[in-house]
Amino acid sequence: MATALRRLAKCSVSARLLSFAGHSRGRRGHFARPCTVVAQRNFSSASTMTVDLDSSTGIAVMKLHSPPVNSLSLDFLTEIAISLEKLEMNKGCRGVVVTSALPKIFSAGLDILEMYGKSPERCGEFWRAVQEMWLKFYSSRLVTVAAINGSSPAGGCLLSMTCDYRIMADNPRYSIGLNETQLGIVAPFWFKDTMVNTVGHRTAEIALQLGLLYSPQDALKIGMVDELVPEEKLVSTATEAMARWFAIPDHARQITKSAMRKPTIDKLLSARETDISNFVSFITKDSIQKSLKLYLENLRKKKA
Ligand SMILES: CCCCC/C=C\CCCC/C=C/C(=O)SCCNC(=O)CCNC(=O)[C@H](O)C(C)(C)COP(=O)(O)OP(=O)(O)OC[C@H]1O[C@@H](n2cnc3c(N)ncnc32)[C@H](O)[C@@H]1OP(=O)(O)O
Repeated sequence: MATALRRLAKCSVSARLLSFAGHSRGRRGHFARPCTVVAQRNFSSASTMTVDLDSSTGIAVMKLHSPPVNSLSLDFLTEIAISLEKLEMNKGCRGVVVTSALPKIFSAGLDILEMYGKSPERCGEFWRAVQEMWLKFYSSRLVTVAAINGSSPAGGCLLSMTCDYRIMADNPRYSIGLNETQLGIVAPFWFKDTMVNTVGHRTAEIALQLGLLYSPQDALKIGMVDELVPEEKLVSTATEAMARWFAIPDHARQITKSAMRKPTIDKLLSARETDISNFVSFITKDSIQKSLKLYLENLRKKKA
């Protein structure tokens, strides 16, 4: 089932950019049920997320639920991308709030186990799914709001930065940022571009080289997030924020979004296969595998 869904995700790439001008057309290995849109509300895919669409407001809430830390595995990424695509295809949906159903963690980023000790073929398949998730979110016709209710390192931060607006829980225990260099790996150019588009070149340069993780207050200062609220108000604030975006005619907002983001998207689309082979040759190097092994061991030690 997961393989079939991945194939479906691949097939839909060409339709993606059409969605810009309003011509929109919608983990782990135990993929229990197919993701079927039933009427206009409360459709869930597998147990790794729920997607609730309120047909009276046009707002869907996508809650990520892949314990223990919402790390983005190949199957989870595929599921997220397909769920977004289903919302894109649903004319009753105008916006999506992305949040976590897990306590204290929005997403731990890419699943490190997908990058450690895997075959080059599998690494390539994984990286294509990372690209696909980014492409779908970054080019979405929908208003996308990240309600960041926990820590959000690396790929988790990337997911939130693909959204139009970010609201984070004001809890100093949470952190957010692209910390790849701390793992001895490198954020690829389109992670870097997304960061630059969000916080500006100079701040991105410092943040990326040092692999900085920011507290919510600091993330607000540099513009990585747009608003901080008490955690219990996160989703309600996100749906309220959506109203400001809905007040703008969809076609005008969508074309503007496309104008802002298309150069960054096109850059990846035109280098997609090279980017996959760069990733595979980089991640399978002995030295990088050693760094990842050490990082995983430290994560586990921290717990013991
Ligand atoms: C030059 C050409 C370049 C081309 C491209 C090349 C390179 C590729 C770039 C790749 C870009 C990578 C992006 C990423 O997203 S890498 C992942 C980065 N993520 C992290 O560093 C987060 C690590 N995790 C944490 O900091 C913490 O776990 C936490 C999220 C803050 C949560 O803390 P806590 O609640 O205390 O939970 P635990 O630390 O105890 O974790 C629970 C179990 O989950 C496992 N875990 C955590 N994060 C991950 C992860 N990202 N992937 C897989 N597994 C993860 C952790 O090991 C624990 O497992 P255990 O129960 O078995 O011990």
